[in-house]
Amino acid sequence: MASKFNPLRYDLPPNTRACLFQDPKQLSSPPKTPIQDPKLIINGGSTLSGHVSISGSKNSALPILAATLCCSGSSNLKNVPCLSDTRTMASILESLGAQLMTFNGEIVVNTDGLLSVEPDSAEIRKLRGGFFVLGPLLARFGEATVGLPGGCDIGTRPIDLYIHGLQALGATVELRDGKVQAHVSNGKGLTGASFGLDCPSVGATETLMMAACLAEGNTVISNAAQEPEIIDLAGFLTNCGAAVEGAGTDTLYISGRRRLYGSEYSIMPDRIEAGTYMLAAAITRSHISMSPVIYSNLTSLLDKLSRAGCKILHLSDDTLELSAVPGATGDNLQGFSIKTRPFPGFPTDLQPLTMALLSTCKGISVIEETVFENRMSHVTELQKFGAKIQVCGSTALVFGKGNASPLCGSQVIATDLRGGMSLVLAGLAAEGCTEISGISHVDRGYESLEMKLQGLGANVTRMTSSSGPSQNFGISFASL
Ligand SMILES: CC(=O)N[C@H]1[C@@H](OP(=O)(O)OP(=O)(O)OC[C@H]2O[C@@H](n3ccc(=O)[nH]c3=O)[C@H](O)[C@@H]2O)O[C@H](CO)[C@@H](O)[C@@H]1O
Ligand SMILES: C=C(OP(=O)(O)O)C(=O)O
Repeated sequence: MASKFNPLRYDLPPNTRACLFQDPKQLSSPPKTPIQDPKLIINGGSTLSGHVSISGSKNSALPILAATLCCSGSSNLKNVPCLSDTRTMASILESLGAQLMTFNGEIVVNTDGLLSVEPDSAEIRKLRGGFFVLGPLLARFGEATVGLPGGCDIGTRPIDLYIHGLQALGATVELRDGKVQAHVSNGKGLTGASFGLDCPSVGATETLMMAACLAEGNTVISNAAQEPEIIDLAGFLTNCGAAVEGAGTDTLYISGRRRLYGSEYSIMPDRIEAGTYMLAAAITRSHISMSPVIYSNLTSLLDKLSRAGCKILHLSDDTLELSAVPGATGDNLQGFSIKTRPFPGFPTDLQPLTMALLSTCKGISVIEETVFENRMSHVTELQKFGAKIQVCGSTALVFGKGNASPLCGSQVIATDLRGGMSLVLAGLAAEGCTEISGISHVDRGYESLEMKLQGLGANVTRMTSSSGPSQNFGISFASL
């Protein structure tokens, strides 16, 4: 299929906004050297200071990009983070025939001239969010064939709830040749229905909400996920003419519309990235500020960090300051226990990073992972820094070392996004040099990672095996 702009055909380093959103004309001369999976080199043990800007939310941007498939006309999305995941999502939309353009730093998506209802399976396998196109494609075009999704290897991550929900809306759904094939055979399209989810899956709620927006009649989804990203997606869909009520509660009421119309929308700030920088400040016993943040999306982490001894100040409506400097907090931070839960509980995506922090705090902490059954693979790597952690099933006991016995730099491997980022945090706190390979996992979810860390004073360098230290692509979204 002829493509106006496919960022994945170019080997630009992952951590540059330019790679997704640059003027297509400027992408006509791709670099010659293939980019190898990069490593991060961290000389740790020093404190951070200053201010960090929080990017748009990955987990909002992905379903909202998928939701543009529900809409006639163009959608103008602002604050989309430049990540390998959003680049992959752009490529998925392009593989269907969508037109993606940027204008003044915004991404404009038009899905009117779609040529296919089967996205590129190789791209779908790279992330979880690509699978979310299933609902919009089926609802708007009456059929869709979507390969099984990838994403972090943190559990079995089935898709049964997506399938049952689409069947409840009247679709025929089959799994054939590793692809989900769905169609509506009544000649009219999906039909609204009332059903409940066995567990409040974020992706299933999003997929079914999008599908129900174009179904005939009313849909009620009970036991829906309540994550802030659901509210953000509902905000975009409502702007496009959808009738969605109850987003952020456990029951969604959707009144189907014949058509939705593309609209302008700004993606909310990434709560997981904000939490990550809070934890980076805490593990290095530093004082930093950040914006924009939405406090109500961060309550469970803020409560724990306050109890640990961090001082947290709300500088303004969207600006937060965190101090874990020993003078301000007493000798050290106190460990605490967490149990991951769906929102508003403690987010599973912050579990690995919190584990890194707890390994430096006083006392014994208990971490219970209840959302995914296999989200502990970072433990063996954290142990290489000298962290004292024992795992039994989905529970980890962290024997905090306290400041007196710091972590030591190490050579480690990232095997998933947040687990990989927990190694970055450990590297920032550890005495000496840390080398983290597999950093492409981390690039899925952190925009301008080393630039943001360098801006806070961290000694972090990106290396590729072919070219040594990589170029610092400091191109900002606004400047494009
Ligand atoms: C792209 C994206 O938004 N990813 C997020 C999304 O993932 P994702 O949407 O995949 O996570 P889910 O909320 O679906 O998963 C939660 C639990 O539900 C189970 N389940 C899910 C679907 C299904 O059909 N059957 C089933 O049993 C899963 O195995 C898991 O145990 O929410 C997770 C939970 O907050 C986050 O960690 C991910 O960062
Ligand atoms: C698990 C995550 O992403 P995904 O669902 O795309 O694997 C994450 O963002 O931490």
